[in-house]
Amino acid sequence: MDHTAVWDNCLQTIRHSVDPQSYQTWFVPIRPVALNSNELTIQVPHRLFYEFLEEHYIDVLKLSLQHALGTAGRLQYRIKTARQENGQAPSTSKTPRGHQSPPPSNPFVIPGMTRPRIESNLDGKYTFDNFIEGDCNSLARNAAKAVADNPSNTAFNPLVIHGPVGLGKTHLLKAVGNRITEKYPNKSVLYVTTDTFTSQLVSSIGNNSTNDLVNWYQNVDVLLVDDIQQLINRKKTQDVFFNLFNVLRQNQKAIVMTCDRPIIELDIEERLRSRFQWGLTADLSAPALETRMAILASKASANQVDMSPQVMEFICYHIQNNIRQLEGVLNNLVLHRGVNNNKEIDLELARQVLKNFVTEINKEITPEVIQRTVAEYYNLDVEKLASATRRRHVVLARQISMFLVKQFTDQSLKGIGRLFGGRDHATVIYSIKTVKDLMETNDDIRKDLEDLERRIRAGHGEGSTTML
Ligand SMILES: Nc1ncnc2c1ncn2[C@@H]1O[C@H](COP(=O)(O)OP(=O)(O)OP(=O)(O)O)[C@@H](O)[C@H]1O
Repeated sequence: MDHTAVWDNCLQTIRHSVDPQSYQTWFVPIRPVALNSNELTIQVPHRLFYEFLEEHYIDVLKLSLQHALGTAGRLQYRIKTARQENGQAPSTSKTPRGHQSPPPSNPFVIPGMTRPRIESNLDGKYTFDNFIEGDCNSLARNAAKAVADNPSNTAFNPLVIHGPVGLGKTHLLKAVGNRITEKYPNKSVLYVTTDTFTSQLVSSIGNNSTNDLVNWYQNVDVLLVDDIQQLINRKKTQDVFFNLFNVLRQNQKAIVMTCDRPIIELDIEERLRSRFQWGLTADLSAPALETRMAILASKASANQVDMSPQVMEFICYHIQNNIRQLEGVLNNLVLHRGVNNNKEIDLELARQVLKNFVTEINKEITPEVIQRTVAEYYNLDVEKLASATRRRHVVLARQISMFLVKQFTDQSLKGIGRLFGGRDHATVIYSIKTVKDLMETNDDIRKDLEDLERRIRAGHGEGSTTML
């Protein structure tokens, strides 16, 4: 077997062990490059990529290698060099930075001219300190911090942070800028939205000063561009941005951008899209309940608002996908509290405010509520619970869900079987018994069940009680 066949073999194991999105993000970009007896060398796009694999997927990698090469199998990483990223011939030996030929000088900068002062458009509000880290954002946060700590020598250029609405893209982008202005006061940092850039371009075209605009932008050391999805259908903005991007990058100026979708789905000119992929693309996904609670707690404390953990859990249970909404709920609570003579923020008030944010507030504990809570707890798609898969952690989550549905609702055994992909009532009885046995013998499972029961009750707005 050669390196490609071995890696293909590994991928087969990996594909069955991780979810499709993680597979796409973390394993598809890897290239096998060599096989030396039992040692497989794989090439990863960045150092951070390698660190992330080591932190999150080391067990999966080990297992896949064992399947492919036996227990003596070993893995070596190689990190893709900038030359390879630029489509040039790969170099196997590492060239120290100082030995590389200097970047071409900027043809637009006139020697001896003083650099104009650039206002950053930042207000110091968004920082790394007030950005709460969780699994959902740790790659993006760490990459952003790495750029902020060393903007002139970053391996991630550009860094693109993408993700759905209200999950902290702008916060991180501005945190990069704020940290750089604090740490490197001589660097000129500019935060701009793509819309603003387009407006500036349109007016520069109107008064024949597009060159001046582009020249001015070239004085920036760190360019932070928000919402690059707004480049779509703006051909002229794409052209000008393409040139600016190339000059800045050639001159080792850091570029950080945000986007509401993965770059691969960004409908812009191919030459621009491929350049955006030269650096690191890091995504933000919806935070888990614990992270949402930590964010809410931090925002509440910044606003000097007191809230019991029970109220916080109730709010975070209902607001799942958008931190801006979580802030909206908090602001509304503060407002209501003021109107009601500083009344305590209790579940009733939270319920009243939440009605303006979500269409459905749990009034009763339904099987769907239980399935959703268990799926989120074990980080699974809820559909998996009713699927045919026999993967161990899914089977356990399914059995626990069945147990909890029996516990909290008046569903019959047959009804429960139907809710979980048409399983028969003997399977339901077996599942419930398995969970009962595990609760007696396995402390972790017992704790999981206590957590889950508390979450289900909190989502419903009840106080927490301990099971059994
Ligand atoms: N992990 C976090 N820790 C603390 N605050 C957060 C976190 N994630 C998001 N926020 C807060 O949520 C709010 C919305 O974040 P932000 O504006 O950065 O979202 P966005 O992803 O840029 O959204 P949009 O796509 O709408 O522009 C901000 O006030 C931000 O401070």
